[in-house]
Amino acid sequence: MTIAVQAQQKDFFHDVTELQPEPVPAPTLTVQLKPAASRLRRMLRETDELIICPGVYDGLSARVAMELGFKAMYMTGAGTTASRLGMADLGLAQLHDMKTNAEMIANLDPYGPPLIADMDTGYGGPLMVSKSVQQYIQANVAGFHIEDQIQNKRCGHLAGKKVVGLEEYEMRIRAAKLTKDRLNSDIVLIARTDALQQHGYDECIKRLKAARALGADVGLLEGFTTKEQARQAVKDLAPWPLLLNMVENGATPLITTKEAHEMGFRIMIFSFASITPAYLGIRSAFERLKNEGIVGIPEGLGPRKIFEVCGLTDSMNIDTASGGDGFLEGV
Ligand SMILES: C[C@](O)(C(=O)O)[C@H](CC(=O)O)C(=O)O
Repeated sequence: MTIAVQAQQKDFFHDVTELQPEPVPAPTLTVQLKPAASRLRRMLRETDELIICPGVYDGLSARVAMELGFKAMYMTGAGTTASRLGMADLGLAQLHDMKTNAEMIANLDPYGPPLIADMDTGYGGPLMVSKSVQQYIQANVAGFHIEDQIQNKRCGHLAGKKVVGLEEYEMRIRAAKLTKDRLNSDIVLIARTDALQQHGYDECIKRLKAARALGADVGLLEGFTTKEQARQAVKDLAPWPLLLNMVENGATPLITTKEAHEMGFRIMIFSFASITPAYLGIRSAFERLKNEGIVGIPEGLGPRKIFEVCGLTDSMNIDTASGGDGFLEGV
């Protein structure tokens, strides 16, 4: 018996039976796979909503975003560097750190909220950018941003940033675009510029227009210093979709999701939405442990609750449905 598999990849049907010399007899099993990248691309193309992405940095923070039903998530490089390396966002995380974290998060539920991930500078010249894009595609990442900071980069909301020249930036964007096209991937290419501090607003618009001309899907002007600038950038680049990075207490004044939507932004990331609350929560628990000899976790919040957030029921169901007897009596 032959089983024909129809896989819906990107927006088309690729019928692999076309490759067979003879018509394939029934039964036909149709597997519809809509990669996260295609779903994110569709949200951008077919709606005018603001795609709100809480910043996540590990499995648990991603699970919380999923528990609350966010439609997309953002993997922060700052948070990944802090949690995986215990270091500051100073260009210390490399492709392996970023890709490994993104792959785990993006596949907690491959059909869950698409993940946009930080790709910093692309981690080197055109070949490294190409390798990075290929690895993000293989990791089921739906979108990524790549920037024009020098390799010894730093967080976009710190002073003293330096950017590469326009030609080198264009080379990064070109390498990314060529790779996604060569791999026939819908991954959303977000061009970021950090040129505001060093060269001013007009240079940022020039760089983003150059990235757009090379086929970048979305623009990100990092570190707006006023709301007027943010509003103006949307107008200057319309109808190209723009992403807004809201780092509370960073360089940009506070902008709510409602305001960002009114301004016309299409994606909004909150890089520190989980790492700072995690720091506060962990610190206060540790302080209590140090001072009072007990952590003081609220009643009812046992290990099971955390495991449930992390897919306990799904795991038990898989085991039972497979004939396993490990969970017949629960846990
Ligand atoms: C968006 C960002 O790349 C991130 O890693 O989340 C950082 C956030 C930050 O460190 O403030 C950035 O803005 O550079």
